[in-house]
Amino acid sequence: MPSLKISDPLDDMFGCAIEKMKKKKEKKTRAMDYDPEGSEVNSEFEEELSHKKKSKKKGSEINSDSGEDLSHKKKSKKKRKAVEEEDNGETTSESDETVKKKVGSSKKLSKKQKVSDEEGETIDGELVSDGEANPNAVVNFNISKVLREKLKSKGIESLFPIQAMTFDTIFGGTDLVGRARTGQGKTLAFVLPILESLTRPRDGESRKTGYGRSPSVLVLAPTRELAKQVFADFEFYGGSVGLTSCCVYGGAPYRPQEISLKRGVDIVVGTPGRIKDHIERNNIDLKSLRFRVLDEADEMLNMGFVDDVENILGRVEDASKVQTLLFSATMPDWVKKIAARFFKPDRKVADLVGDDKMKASASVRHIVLPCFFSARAQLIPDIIRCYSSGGRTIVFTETKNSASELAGALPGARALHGDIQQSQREVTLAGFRSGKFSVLVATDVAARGLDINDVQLIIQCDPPRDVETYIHRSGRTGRAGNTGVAVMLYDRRKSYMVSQIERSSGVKFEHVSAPQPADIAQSAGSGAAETISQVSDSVVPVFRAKAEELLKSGGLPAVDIVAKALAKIAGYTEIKRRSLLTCQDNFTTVHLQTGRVMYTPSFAFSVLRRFMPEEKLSAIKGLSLTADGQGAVFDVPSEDLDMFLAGQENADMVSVEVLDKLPPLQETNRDRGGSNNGWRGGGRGGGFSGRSGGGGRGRGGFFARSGGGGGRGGNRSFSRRN
Ligand SMILES: Nc1ncnc2c1ncn2[C@@H]1O[C@H](COP(=O)(O)OP(=O)(O)OP(=O)(O)O)[C@@H](O)[C@H]1O
Repeated sequence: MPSLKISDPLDDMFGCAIEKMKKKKEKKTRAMDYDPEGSEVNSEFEEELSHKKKSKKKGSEINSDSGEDLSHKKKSKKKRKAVEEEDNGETTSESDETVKKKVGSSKKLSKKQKVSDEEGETIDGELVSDGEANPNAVVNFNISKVLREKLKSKGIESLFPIQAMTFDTIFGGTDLVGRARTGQGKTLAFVLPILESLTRPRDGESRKTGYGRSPSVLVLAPTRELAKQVFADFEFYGGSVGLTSCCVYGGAPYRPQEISLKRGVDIVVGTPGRIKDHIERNNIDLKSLRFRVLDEADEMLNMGFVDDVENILGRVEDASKVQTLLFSATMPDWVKKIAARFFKPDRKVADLVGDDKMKASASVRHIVLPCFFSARAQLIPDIIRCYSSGGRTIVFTETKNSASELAGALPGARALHGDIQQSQREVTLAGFRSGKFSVLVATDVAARGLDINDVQLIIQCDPPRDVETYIHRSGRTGRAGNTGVAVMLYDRRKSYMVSQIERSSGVKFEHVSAPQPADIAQSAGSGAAETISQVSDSVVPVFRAKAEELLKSGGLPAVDIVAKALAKIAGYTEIKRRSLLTCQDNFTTVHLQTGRVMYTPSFAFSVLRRFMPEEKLSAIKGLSLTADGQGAVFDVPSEDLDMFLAGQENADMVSVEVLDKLPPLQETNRDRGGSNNGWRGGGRGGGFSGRSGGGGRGRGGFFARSGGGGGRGGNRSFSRRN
């Protein structure tokens, strides 16, 4: 049996079996006992995780054959044996019986393996030596040859940990809550055992294949895009074993969905609102249901689907006949409540995140960058140049308006959000998947579950409303063992949100300043030089005379003229300076110090007033105190820079320096966020930017926000997306 780590029932979350789990841990029985309240994560499990982290660091695929070193394989094999032995010994509680069921299937498997060891026999014609070397190899699971072939065609020969952990439990008929970080294969974790179960009917039942049959599986997903993606997996793998699937979601006509449902399907995947409609219209009959799956359940509740989800779950007449599964990368507390209500008492929890500090994807580089709203459209193309490694980028905005406007401002980008017609949403996503364009600007419709090849970079235009959203958005990259980069932009007034996300997600943010146009131009220069080397010698005679003329008349050394030519080829006719603090072009970030502690921004302004005229102070942007309390940093228009530098000469004990790197800055907090607006010049009426005028800055267009406040209420506008 593969290295399975299954927890006690979810009840244990509420404390009743913690003692038992501790004993189990001492005995080194199962490799994981989940205690969401915070206490127990099996050490073997930690060991394995840390091994995986290490191998991931080395750039290897999670659990892939190539990624696992021999010693780990041996260790896992040993672990497997230990787990089997322990499992065989357990017979007491109800939950243990469930485990035995699971073990039963594995025992058969290990017998087969033994046969193959001794006699060199094969399972379904395949040598199982692979399976022996790698406990998570597909051949080690109760997966039919047809499905194994299908997996192989996608390059999958080994199950990911969440899949290996849960396969036998789901196949054995137990309800399960599964949690693993983004991109770790949760979809196949339920698709494979469900398909295997359906193709092997229960005792006394025959497999239904007739016209008009009612579905055996119902999968609920929060967004249309995710529903389609899950459906695609069921269709691809299920189709190969004669199972039909259908996908139903809002925004698409009812009739074709109705026709498919009436014709009879085995699996229905969809968004809650539309599924409920079909149930109410008698297009979906739940009498033959064997599985109900909640994918990204917490998001369904976030999006206001609580009533629909509960209504659908509550419609199953005999819940004892239905297996319920729930998968997500994040599990807020109330998911437990759902589980307590709708899952059977012997349910299991398989948690690959558990008490680990790091809840977000560990294969993603998490970066934060301070930036004024108004600078974002200029900055994002440079971030893409610097961090996308030539792959795809998803930019997340908070509102549909911002998504549309930013997509319009970024060359070659397209928007995806809930106000776009469903047919267009599908065309856009298909175009992005196929590489027709490489920048998608989206609201959170694209945050959950979407699995798109070669997304190298995620940009979040603002810190999201909650940590779960951060985890899911950033998890659109760094999937299936690949690496990626997630850059989150934030206004300095929201630096408290960055810290909150950092604390709750366990991410250690890398703080960077905006890429400087000069740096980007420099790398573009290499490309331009490369382009020149590719030009045929045949052009030289044609252009030589003009070149000689230029060298003679230009008044510049030859090397400078070539530099200008390279700049032009790279698309540059001038290089602007971009400030580090607000990321605005033609602003420069400076550091003010007086040799004394600087307690308030007002104090900084009063110092500046000693040597600068008032009208120059009103052009200052983003003044922030440094974390050491010894100074302030702010942006000045580059044209005023000399005046600031010269002015300091006349002011006693004052220094103003140009920065090329931001020092650590004091964090703003929610309460102070409001008073930041009064940071200017002693008075409380000025803007954060140093402008005069009332409190918050009015933002129009791309920068306008709907919903206000950033609270959940503010997000209701895009809550019902299906
Ligand atoms: N065993 C495997 N071997 C190799 N690739 C796999 C395996 N299982 C799944 N994958 C691939 O990994 C990618 C991520 O899988 P999936 O979308 O199911 O992740 P997820 O855990 O559901 O992520 P999210 O939390 O973001 O929804 C997919 O491209 C999938 O095909």
